[in-house]
Amino acid sequence: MEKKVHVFSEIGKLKSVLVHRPGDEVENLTPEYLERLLFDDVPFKKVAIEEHNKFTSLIRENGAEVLYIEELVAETLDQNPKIKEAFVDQFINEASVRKDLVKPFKDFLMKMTNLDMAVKMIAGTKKLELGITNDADKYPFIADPLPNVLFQRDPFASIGNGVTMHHMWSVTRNRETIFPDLVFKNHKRFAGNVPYFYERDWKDFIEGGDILVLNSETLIIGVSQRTSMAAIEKASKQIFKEGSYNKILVLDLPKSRAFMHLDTVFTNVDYDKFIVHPLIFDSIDQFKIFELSKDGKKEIKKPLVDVLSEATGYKVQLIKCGGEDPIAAGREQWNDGTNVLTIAPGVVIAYERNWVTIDLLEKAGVKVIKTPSSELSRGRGGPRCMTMPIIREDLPKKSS
Ligand SMILES: NC(=O)NCCC[C@H](N)C(=O)O
Repeated sequence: MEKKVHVFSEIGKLKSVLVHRPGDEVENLTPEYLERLLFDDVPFKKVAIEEHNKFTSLIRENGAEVLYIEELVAETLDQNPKIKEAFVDQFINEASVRKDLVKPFKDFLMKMTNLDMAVKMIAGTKKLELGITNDADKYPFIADPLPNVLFQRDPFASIGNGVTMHHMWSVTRNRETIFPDLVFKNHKRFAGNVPYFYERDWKDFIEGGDILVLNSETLIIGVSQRTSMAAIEKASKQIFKEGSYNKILVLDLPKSRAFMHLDTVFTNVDYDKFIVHPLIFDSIDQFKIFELSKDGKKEIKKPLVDVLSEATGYKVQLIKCGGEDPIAAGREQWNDGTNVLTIAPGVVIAYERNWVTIDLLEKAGVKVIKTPSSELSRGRGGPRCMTMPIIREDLPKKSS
């Protein structure tokens, strides 16, 4: 299998995955900035790093390569020293750095090694770090931290052998896509070999947590707080033209923070098994399902389970996050109970705190590898959100 992008399912054995280990950005947070920076609490960095290291060691032990976005950015700039200055200018411009601080900030970044610079761009830079102590404007940052780089699922999505590079919903998160865009266009491992099905400067918003690669023919995409129908329709034209895909199932979700992306309520964990929030299970009438194909868009008026059975060729079982207890369902969904990372058919990594859902998954025959999450869960994202698969093994063709 080639070493570029190769993802033709949500469940095929994971061979390579992109992550970011939390760093100083999670200490560059105070309560007043949380809402704007889309983080729900201030994690304890030391423990967040320990938890993340445990998570990535579980992925490695199960046979996958773990790539770090900050290292790929540094390698890209090492390989292409001539593009460093333009990249720094673009970063500064997109960080809306105050005019009089552009020059000292650029000098500060350009002096660093490429790895230190990538790490710093994510961490955010305080005025204090450039020796500015008595500025009339009391805002403490020259460039804001990017704490959600932890969630590599969202800035782009691997689809088949290509990617959608996203225009993200929020101003703060939209800055993140500068990193994977640099890497896919310039890193030796990818450059020239990864078709784009969406570009970061297209205007409609779309995020990777809403995109699920069901198999080599069908994608499932959520219309959510973060992903618009217009963006899906635009991406679909490219995907149908250049990818192997002929169908996109669109789930029109309620638009709220608790259900910000499809993967906060719905994930595929085995050939015939999906974990879902009871909202999807019980309130089938509250959201619509559409099918996009080369022939256009049509609404499908069937229960989700039937739509999934048809698309997978299996009699699908929906496993409820939190089971029948609405309190457990609400609590565990908030802590990413449905947001598990499937690393092989019927094998997932889950936050160990979601014990009710884990028990139900195990009873359904799914192997659950548990990972600690006291601090990692404070940004409202789980194992799926923290990872973007780059390579998965293909699934065997289903003999019907
Ligand atoms: N796919 C996901 O659900 N990602 C989690 C993103 C959490 C992040 N704090 C955000 O609000 O964007």
